[in-house]
Amino acid sequence: MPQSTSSPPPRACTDASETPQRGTPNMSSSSSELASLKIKLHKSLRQFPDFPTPGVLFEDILPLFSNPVLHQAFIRALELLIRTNYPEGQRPDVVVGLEARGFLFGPSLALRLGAGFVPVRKQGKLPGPTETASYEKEYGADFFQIQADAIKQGQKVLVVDDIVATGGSAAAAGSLVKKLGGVLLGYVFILELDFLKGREKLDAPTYTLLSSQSNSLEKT
Ligand SMILES: O=P(O)(O)OC[C@H]1O[C@H](OP(=O)(O)OP(=O)(O)O)[C@H](O)[C@@H]1O
Ligand SMILES: Nc1ncnc2[nH]cnc12
Ligand SMILES: [Mg+2]
Repeated sequence: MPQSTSSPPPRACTDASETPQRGTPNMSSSSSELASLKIKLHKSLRQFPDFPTPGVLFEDILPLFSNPVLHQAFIRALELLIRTNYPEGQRPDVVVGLEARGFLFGPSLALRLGAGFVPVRKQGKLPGPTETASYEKEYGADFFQIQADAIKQGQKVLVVDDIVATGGSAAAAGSLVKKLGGVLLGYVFILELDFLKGREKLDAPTYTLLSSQSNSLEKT
């Protein structure tokens, strides 16, 4: 059988992490890919009234992980969100994820971005020297810790978590990053509870992947 001498057809650049051979990345194809991923992802979310306490409308993001196709789409959407908002050279060296739900996707996202992953954990879970910050959230108060050597002076850091409600948890994590000498690039969340105005507590650019509650349970 004679071998074909013609070169293979050019491969479509379907991954924003691939650098096109000429010119700049195709931003409009990234944004249309992101828009269609968001629609698919949003449909999978669920809400539970009065959990964990009366008056709270609980946003359940766990279905994003129960199906591998959806999970893949979710991580891809986060990657696109970050690549479109942070140009090359200004991308994170470290992704910081918040215990517990920020651990579900922080490490996968860090790998996609070629960044390290560092956990912020609830008090008493991390060995060795730690820094601590107290915080209040939508339904309680707690302490967060980070290992004192987890971030090097000047490293660029992105804080990720599932939800920003009052912003207490994320603001505490941001303060820990800065205490260690990290440069806080911003915050990325899946959902934001607009009516709690959490982003006002955050002193770095804040991005949310999907739209969510703009009213409390009592008002809906
Ligand atoms: O903006 P805030 O008012 O601080 O609330 C948001 C935080 O609350 C939840 O964490 P929680 O510690 O309740 O649960 P988890 O351990 O399941 O992440 C959520 O995962 C966010 O981390
Ligand atoms: N309404 C909510 N749903 C899920 N997680 C939350 N964390 C804080 N508020 C929340
Ligand atoms: Mg949490």
